[in-house]
Amino acid sequence: MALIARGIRYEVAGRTLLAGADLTVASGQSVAITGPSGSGKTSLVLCLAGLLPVAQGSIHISATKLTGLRAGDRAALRLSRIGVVYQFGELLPELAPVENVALPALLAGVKTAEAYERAGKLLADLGVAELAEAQTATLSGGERQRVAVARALVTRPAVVLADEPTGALDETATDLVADLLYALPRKYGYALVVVTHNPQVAARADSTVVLQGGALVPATVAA
Ligand SMILES: Nc1ncnc2c1ncn2[C@@H]1O[C@H](COP(=O)(O)OP(=O)(O)OP(=O)(O)O)[C@@H](O)[C@H]1O
Repeated sequence: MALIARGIRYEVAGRTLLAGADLTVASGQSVAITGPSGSGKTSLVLCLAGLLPVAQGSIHISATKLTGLRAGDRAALRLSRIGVVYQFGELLPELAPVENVALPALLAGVKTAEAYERAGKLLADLGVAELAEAQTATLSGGERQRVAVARALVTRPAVVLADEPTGALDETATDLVADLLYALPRKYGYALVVVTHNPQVAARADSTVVLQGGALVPATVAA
C-alpha cells in the first residue's frame, strides 16, 4: 500500500477534528474525500503530508512510517515521496512554469539536466508544454493547476494529495484538470487522494469517503 493511515487523531483550538480516521490507498488508485465545510479535510491532508502533528495514530508512506519521524526526516520524506496540489496552484511567480516544476526535484537532489527533462516531459503530458517558459503570473487558473500537478509529480512520489484542486476553476477547466489527475495515477503508479466539494470530481475517483464526526466513512454508508 502506498498510503496507510490508522486511527488518526488531531485536535486544534480545543476541537477534535480527527477522531480515529483510517485511510488506505494502493498505488495507482484514487480516493476522493468529501465532507462539510469545516469538518477538517484540509487538516487531514496536512496531517497526511506530515505538515501537522497527529496526537495519535500512524501514517505510513510506502514502507516508511511518517509519524514519529523527526522534523528533518519528515521534510525529506515529504519532498521525495509526497506530492501536494493546493487549490490555487501556489506557484512561485518569479519562476517560469518549467522552473516551478523542476524545483522540488532539484531540492530532492536530482541532477539539473534530469530535473528539467522530467519537468519538460510532465508539462507535455499535461498539455502545457508550450507554456514552459511563460510568465507564471499570466497563466490562467486551469493552466496554473496543470503546472501544479506537474510539480507534484516531478519527484515521482508514492502519494499525491490534492486539496480542492479544481475549487478555483470553471467547469471546462475543472473537467480538464480532473481528467488529468485521475488518468495519471495508473501511468505513474502513485496513490491519489483528492479533497473536493465537487460531486462530479469525487465521482471519478475509484472510491469516495466522507469525513464525518472525525472519521472517514464510505460514501455509500454516510448519513
Ligand atoms: N490552527 C487553527 N486554529 C484554530 N482553528 C483551526 C485551525 N486550523 C483549523 N481550524 C478550524 O478547524 C476546522 C476545520 O478546518 P479545515 O480547514 O481542516 O476544514 P475543511 O473541511 O477543509 O473546510 P473547507 O471545506 O471549508 O475547506 C475549521 O472550523 C477551522 O476554522
